[in-house]
Amino acid sequence: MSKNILVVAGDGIGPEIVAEAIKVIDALQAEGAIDVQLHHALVGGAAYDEFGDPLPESTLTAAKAADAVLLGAVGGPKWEPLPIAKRPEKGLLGLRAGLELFANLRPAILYPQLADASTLKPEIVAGLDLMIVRELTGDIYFGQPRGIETLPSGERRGINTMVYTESEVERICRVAFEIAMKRNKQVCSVDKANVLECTEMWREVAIKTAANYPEITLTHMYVDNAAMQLVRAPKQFDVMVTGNIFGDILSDCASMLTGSIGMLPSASLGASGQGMYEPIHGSAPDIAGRGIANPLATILSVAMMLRYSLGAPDAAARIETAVSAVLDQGLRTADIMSAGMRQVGTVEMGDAVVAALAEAR
Ligand SMILES: NC(=O)C1=CN([C@@H]2O[C@H](COP(=O)(O)OP(=O)(O)OC[C@H]3O[C@@H](n4cnc5c(N)ncnc54)[C@H](O)[C@@H]3O)[C@@H](O)[C@H]2O)C=CC1
Ligand SMILES: CC(C)CC(=O)C(=O)O
Ligand SMILES: [Mg+2]
Repeated sequence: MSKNILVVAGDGIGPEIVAEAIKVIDALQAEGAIDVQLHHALVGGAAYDEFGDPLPESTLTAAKAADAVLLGAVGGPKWEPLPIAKRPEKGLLGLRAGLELFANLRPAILYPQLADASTLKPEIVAGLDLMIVRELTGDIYFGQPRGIETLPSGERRGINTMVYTESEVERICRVAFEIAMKRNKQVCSVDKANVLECTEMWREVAIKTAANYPEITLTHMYVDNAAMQLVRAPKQFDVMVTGNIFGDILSDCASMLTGSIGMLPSASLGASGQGMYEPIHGSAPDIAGRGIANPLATILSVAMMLRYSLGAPDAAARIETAVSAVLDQGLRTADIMSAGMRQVGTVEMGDAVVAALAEAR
């Protein structure tokens, strides 16, 4: 039966990279490898401009009805003067929360062809295959109280609150442990339990939950050390599990080990099989409209969508093989360019992946 994909391209480079991902979907559809119907909706700045709301009710309703959502990125300087409640990013957070997508999987895998593009020495990063499991619907991004208030003195005070319940921590730890069971059975829980009570509890719950997974080796690390260890010796990690803000920051950091933030896909999952799939990067206003953005993170997000939400693991593997093939051909967008390679733009990279798909059977 045909599956419904809601496409929300967003802002900045969002529409450019999503267009290339759609080409890949269309190519698989044309040869009968998948059976999907694409629908489109607005989110972020584009939705604000049209409806005065970064997450119109119609978009959330369409997202809830879809089997999967493919998202580009949201935000940009145009909307920065707006209060946070109306900003494009609020639309994205609303979509994640509205769909109850609490588990954000961010694999940081180094394609061997990109060893030169990594910020680390080849011997430190060769074979890197790390899974960051980031909690996505809690933490300081959602916690109350929040806001900016004026004190009696006239001085303003800004407030955000880190909040987790035990059940929120337990369910994300379970996701991490289940993933680790299919990998090397090592989970590092990242927190700041030396100074933040919220994460002191996180650590306690992680330990308690791990008792259900006797084969898992659970370790703990403070987030500042984790950031340092990621760029010192990233292969010590198999699965990292952490809260929303730490995972946001650590995954941007990890992306550079693979050559570029333009290489990292993500899957956001909830209790149902439905998911949202997006590159980990933002709308890259500095390069938007120039045709140079790397579409591979978005194309690899389609592979995650086929694997996790659409029950098409063979087609997913073909996309990953096709991406590897274009890298073998020496094609590079500007962000992953290195000596001796051929620089291509967004569209040429997408076309090359589509061409390589035919061979990747
Ligand atoms: N998931 C989302 O929709 C996200 C949205 N944002 C929003 O995006 C806007 C820009 O945020 P920034 O902090 O600049 O982060 P960003 O991730 O958009 O860009 C950071 C740097 O990485 C580069 N970059 C990002 N994606 C790339 C790609 N596919 N190919 C080549 N280079 C790429 C950009 O050119 C820029 O130099 C802001 O409005 C921010 O709130 C930021 C992160 C995630
Ligand atoms: C709106 C932001 C929290 C998006 C972001 O930076 C991310 O999810 O990585
Ligand atoms: Mg981020």
